[in-house]
Amino acid sequence: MSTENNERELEAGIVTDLSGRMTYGSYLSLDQLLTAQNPVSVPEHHDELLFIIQHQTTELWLKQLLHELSSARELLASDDLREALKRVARVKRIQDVMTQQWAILATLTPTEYAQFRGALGNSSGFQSVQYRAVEFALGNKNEKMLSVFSDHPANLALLTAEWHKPTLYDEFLRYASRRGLPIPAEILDRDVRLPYRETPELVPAIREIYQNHQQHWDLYEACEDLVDLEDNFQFWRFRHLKTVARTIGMKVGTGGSSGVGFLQRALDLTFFPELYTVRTEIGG
Ligand code: HEM
Ligand SMILES: N[C@@H](CC(=O)c1ccccc1NC=O)C(=O)O
Repeated sequence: MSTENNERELEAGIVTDLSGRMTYGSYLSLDQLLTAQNPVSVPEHHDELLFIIQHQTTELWLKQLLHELSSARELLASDDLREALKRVARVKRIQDVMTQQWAILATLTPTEYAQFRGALGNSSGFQSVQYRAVEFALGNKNEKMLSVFSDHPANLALLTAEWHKPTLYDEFLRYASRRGLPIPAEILDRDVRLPYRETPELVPAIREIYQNHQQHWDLYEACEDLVDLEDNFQFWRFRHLKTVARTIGMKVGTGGSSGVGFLQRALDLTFFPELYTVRTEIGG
């Protein structure tokens, strides 16, 4: 039922004198957050704010992903699979939003982007330390990536620390071993600074989980959650690649790469190879 003057009365209990109190803005540090968008195009291009906010919102979600993935690894290390999978469930929802938001940047046409791309210099998402830390946490370790951050000690320290940590898959397979699954020693003792490489000797243990899933239901569920997580990561990479193709075509990237071709090769990478290999064998 609409009101006569189409105005909502403020209830008597609503706090309006907030002097000296924590407010929405102070709790969320909005003064810092909402003044952190600094376009470099001159004159400022209308679409550069979108370009900045698209990246900054992605970086905030990447921060949350790292928070959840770190917790999931610690929970697995302490044999708490259920709570670890709750963290992974949240990671999957965040990934969905990160991938869906590419639709917003798809409103940036190549003509519009070309009008401010030149102002970006050599800056590139390739220099996203949080994205790289998430890739490391999931298993795509690459020592050569550390050099990208040599001019930023805090970022170098963050990524170097992540480089030395067991990945989510390392912690899951160590947990599965403690549950009695035949996880090869070469995996349990691997140098976690190296990219995770497919180990055929692991497939029988994964096949055991899938073929006797009633006996290993929670591990079976965990494997499917990890496959969801990897699929989602690839969906994000693919939407990024399609956005690149529609905005710069086959141009060389500002970060110096060949562009689309370089990004395409990331789609050939896998975090949890044996979870996919086993599918070829299931059902004979
Ligand atoms: C107009 C939109 C975009 C274009 C044209 C674009 C283009 C590129 C290109 C060409 C690369 C390869 C490195 C280089 O030479 O620069 C790259 C890498 C990357 N970009 Fe973007 N990008 C766009 C939007 C975004 C957004 C919104 C994000 C969100 C954070 C992002 C994150 C990344 C990341 C993480 C990499 C490294 C990927 C990898 O190592 O495989 N990009 N981008
Ligand atoms: N590499 C992009 C430039 C770009 O998209 C970008 C520039 C600054 C900050 C983040 C970016 N996003 C991905 O690389 C390009 O070649 O156009």
